[in-house]
Amino acid sequence: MYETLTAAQMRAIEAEAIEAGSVTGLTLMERAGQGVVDAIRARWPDRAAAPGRALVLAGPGNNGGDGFVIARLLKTAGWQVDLFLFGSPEKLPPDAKANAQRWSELGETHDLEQALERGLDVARYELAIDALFGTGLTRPVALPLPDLSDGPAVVAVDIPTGLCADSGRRIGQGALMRADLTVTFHARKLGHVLAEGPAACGALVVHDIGLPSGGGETGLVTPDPRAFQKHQGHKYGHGHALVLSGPATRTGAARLAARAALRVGAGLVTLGAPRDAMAECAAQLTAIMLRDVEDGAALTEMLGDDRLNALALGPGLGPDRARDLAIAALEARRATVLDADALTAFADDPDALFAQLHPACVLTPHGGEFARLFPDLADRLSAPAERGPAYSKLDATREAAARAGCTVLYKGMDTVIASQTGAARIHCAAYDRAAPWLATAGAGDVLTGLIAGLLARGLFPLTAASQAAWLHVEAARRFGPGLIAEDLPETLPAVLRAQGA
Ligand SMILES: NC(=O)C1=CN([C@@H]2O[C@H](COP(=O)(O)OP(=O)(O)OC[C@H]3O[C@@H](n4cnc5c(N)ncnc54)[C@H](O)[C@@H]3O)[C@@H](O)[C@H]2O)[C@@H](O)CC1
Ligand SMILES: Nc1ncnc2c1ncn2[C@@H]1O[C@H](COP(=O)(O)OP(=O)(O)O)[C@@H](O)[C@H]1O
Ligand SMILES: [K+]
Repeated sequence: MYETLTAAQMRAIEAEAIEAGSVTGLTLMERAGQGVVDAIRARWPDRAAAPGRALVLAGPGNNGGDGFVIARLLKTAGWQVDLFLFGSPEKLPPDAKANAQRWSELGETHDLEQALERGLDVARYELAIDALFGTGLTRPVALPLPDLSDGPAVVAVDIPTGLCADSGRRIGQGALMRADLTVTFHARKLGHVLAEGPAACGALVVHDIGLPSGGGETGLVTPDPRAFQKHQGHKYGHGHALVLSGPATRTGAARLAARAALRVGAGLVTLGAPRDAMAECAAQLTAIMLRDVEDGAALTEMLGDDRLNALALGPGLGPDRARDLAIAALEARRATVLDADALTAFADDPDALFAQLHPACVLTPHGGEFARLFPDLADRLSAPAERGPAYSKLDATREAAARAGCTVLYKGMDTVIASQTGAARIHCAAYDRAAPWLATAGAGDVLTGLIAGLLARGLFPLTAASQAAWLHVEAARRFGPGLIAEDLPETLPAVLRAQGA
């Protein structure tokens, strides 16, 4: 698992290393600048082989200091470099000032605000370096920055200026520099993987500047093959998942979930459908078993069989039946995934749901469902972020999980999974994990089934939800363009095989 860091954690790691005497701030700045120049060369070898004109925008802090290093290294490599500083050279912090002095032996330092007033002609540059603000950004960027979208290749140093490093949200209505390439140092920051981060960063390179690892708290989900490898044993040794279906003509969502649960290795999967849907389901199912489950009372009776060890309900149920079934399911204290209508059914009284939830539950809301159950948290998340560090999707999911008393998986390109104890993971479907084809009807139902299947197999809720999120995106990526929800369970065998399951 890769760790992601907050800005404060990154500062603490740096300060500790400097205090311990293992490295100086100046050395770290040099390594950072060198890393950016190396990444530019790797990404655009043709431009690097025939250097043209580069624009360096440097800010008043250490991000600007990196900019002065980059300006020097680019100039030495043959680029014609124009450097514009926001703020005064005298006020730069010590390491940045030292690098400004080294740069002054090679080129001029122009005033950025004056240049913007006069009009900065960005069309003359092949390359632009955004070294205005990094992890120190706390306020909106009050600068009329030029639009670089049609001009030079834009490289953000550490994080695009204007983006909050702890939330991936734009600070206020200030400028946001969109980059083609972002080079960050030591580890990803939360802002690279949440909210607007991935879209603003372009491609992301993490450059090692020789700091010791550790100190992070929120991991990015990586596959753990031990979680899905199947050991010898009887089918009941791998659990029995029950997925509840909606009425006739609304059974597809539950069938998708059930198939995913079976494919991910649950020993048995049963679909519980109301009487009017039995014929429709029977015509569509083979390995998945079918039982008549009309209402909550019928479910309670069925759950007398304690071999049924994981439940999934919500997709396609309709709110009234979902509420009735959810109450019965939660009383049975099984591992339970609640999704879709089983969440919406409690929109008028979320506390009634929270009172019944227990630590073996997983809620899987998308943005709309999250806002119905946690309206105050959703409001905080959608209100403009005036200051950094801004309230993040990670903060909101953690609060939601604590309130619900169970694991919450808040869906999206930036899926956040948190448990009631505060443990959290992020699955970012961007960069080398991009899966835009997953935004397709029924994909969420498949995720519900994957989680239920892994719960049936005995995984803890946080692990089941995290690994399911990874498998879901991996299946989408492996299938590729044209993906529809039905393809996800069918692609799972290849994904599992590739993981040595
Ligand atoms: N932490 C580390 O280990 C390293 C940090 N380095 C660089 O240092 C950067 C962090 O440097 P700083 O902490 O100096 O922060 P920044 O350079 O991001 O910001 C400088 C200062 O500007 C002020 N400020 C914040 N928002 C503003 C706004 N909207 N308008 C005007 N002023 C504003 C703040 O006082 C802030 O400290 C990193 O992003 C990275 O680029 C690198 O040199 C390598 C090592
Ligand atoms: N752009 C995207 N990249 C990666 N995953 C996505 C993207 N958009 C949606 N998803 C994922 O697809 C699933 C959609 O679920 P949901 O919104 O419940 O839709 P449905 O109810 O139609 O199945 C979620 O797991 C979500 O995280
Ligand atoms: K920057």
